[in-house]
Amino acid sequence: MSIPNTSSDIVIFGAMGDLAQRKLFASLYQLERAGLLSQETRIIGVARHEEDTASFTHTCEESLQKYIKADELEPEILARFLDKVEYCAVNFTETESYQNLKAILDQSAERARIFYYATPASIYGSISRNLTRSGCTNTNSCVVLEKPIGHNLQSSNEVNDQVAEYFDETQIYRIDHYLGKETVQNLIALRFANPLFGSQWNQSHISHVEITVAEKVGIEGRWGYFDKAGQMRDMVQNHLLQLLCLTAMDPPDDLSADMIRNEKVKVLKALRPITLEMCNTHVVRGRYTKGVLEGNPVPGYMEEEGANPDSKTETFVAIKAEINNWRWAGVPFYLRTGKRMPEKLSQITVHFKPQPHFIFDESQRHLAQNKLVIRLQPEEGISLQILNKDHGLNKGMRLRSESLNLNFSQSSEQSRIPDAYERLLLEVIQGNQYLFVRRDEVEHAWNWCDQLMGHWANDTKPPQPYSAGSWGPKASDLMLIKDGNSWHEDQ
Ligand SMILES: NC(=O)C1=CN([C@@H]2O[C@H](COP(=O)(O)OP(=O)(O)OC[C@H]3O[C@@H](n4cnc5c(N)ncnc54)[C@H](OP(=O)(O)O)[C@@H]3O)[C@@H](O)[C@H]2O)C=CC1
Ligand SMILES: O=C1O[C@H](COP(=O)(O)O)[C@@H](O)[C@H](O)[C@H]1O
Repeated sequence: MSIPNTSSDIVIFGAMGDLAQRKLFASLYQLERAGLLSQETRIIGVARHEEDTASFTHTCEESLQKYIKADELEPEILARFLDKVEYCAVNFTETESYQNLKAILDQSAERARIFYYATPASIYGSISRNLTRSGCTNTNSCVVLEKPIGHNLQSSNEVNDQVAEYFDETQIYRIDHYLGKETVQNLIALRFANPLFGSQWNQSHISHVEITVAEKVGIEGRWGYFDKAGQMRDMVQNHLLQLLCLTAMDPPDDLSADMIRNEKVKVLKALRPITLEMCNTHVVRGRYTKGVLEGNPVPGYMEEEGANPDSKTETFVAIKAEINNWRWAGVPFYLRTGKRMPEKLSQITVHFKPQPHFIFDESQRHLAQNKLVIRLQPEEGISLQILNKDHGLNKGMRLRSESLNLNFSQSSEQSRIPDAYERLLLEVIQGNQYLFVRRDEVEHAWNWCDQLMGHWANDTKPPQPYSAGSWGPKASDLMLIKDGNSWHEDQ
């Protein structure tokens, strides 16, 4: 990939925060290392603490030492990268406080300006207003918004409206970091570059689809944030629905941002709303209790630091989603995500329908299905389960289920798979919006989730318990068993 010929000023609001220090500076360093930041690029960290560039740069260096692998931290590149970093103290909610930032930006008046809001969404509107009023924006400015935008459709609309007063949709990059994962982008290549899959990707050939995003981590000291969100807002509203869209969407006319986003919106609009009655059959809401993970005892959600005894927040969700369109009529999409599960695993499993007429030994009929497993993380890759003849003179025509495996880190010339934020920052610098979420996508996703969460709000029962270190409540398995299916790792 060539070095972008445009230089930008990348301004990071909330530069001392966790996201900035753990992900954003590390990703920008990797872009520098890959030769993808132009020489003139400046990275301006903005936070409210009075501090000078030297001590801020020192903080960034310490974070890089913590979050970048030692063999990737090359002294010459590090020095070149830190040379690009500056610091400016601003109180985000006061217009007058932006004058120093304006003075820095005015040193390169024509340059593209990227304003990255690594702050709570409640102040996105205020930052947008103050940037504009203080004259910090130019005609080549854009903003990057972190998730979650709002708590529901209404609050998300409020934030989006506030930002839209100052920036139009083509200037707004809404992050869903799952879209930056190489393996998630590979879904587009896999589906639309391979005629083999392109022709089979519909209800005539696919019986059901599973999307699992399992996390080993618990709340990690974030009880205050997480208890207001829950797994539905934290993971389903954004990451899982984006994965569903990329798996289910029709082929876009081309790879432009709007063509892809139009197709994703169609899927979101076609999602069957979850009614109150369907909550018993189509949804499982869980919360982890104490358990054992990798041999170590871990506390339950309600024993975590800061826990509120009245909490009804879920840490696990499984949903049988249905898409009301020609392509997917009658094909369940089982979504599942939870904290404190036995392993970190994100994968999509596509189950193909059996042959219409089975000519082999009846006892082997249960084997006779193809399954495509798309592993998003870890061990990124694809495996296709197929049936072979069991070799040997005494085996007759016995079938044997085997996998064709493609492991991305072994098959690619570059064994290092870039972090999602590296890809996303690069796309912002290059002005490509296809990996970012358009406003109507956010709205349709909230609309579907709000309806379901509305039923939960009126439910006095707590979520169903599951032991930390397990795959969620038993009800999640039963939901599939009733349909004659089971989660991939049970098979
Ligand atoms: N951390 C992560 O892994 C992820 C974070 N996000 C999102 O990214 C955003 C940032 O998250 P995170 O870094 O974890 O949060 P942090 O709380 O760690 O950082 C937020 C930063 O914003 C600053 N800030 C807040 N209000 C003001 C203000 N009025 N004036 C000046 N500075 C202000 C804080 O400054 P101070 O230190 O002075 O309070 C802090 O440095 C959030 O929207 C979050 O939802 C999304 C996905 C993952
Ligand atoms: O957005 C979020 O994602 C992480 C999981 O991301 P991953 O890239 O590690 O799979 C999740 O832990 C966090 O709660 C959520 O806010």
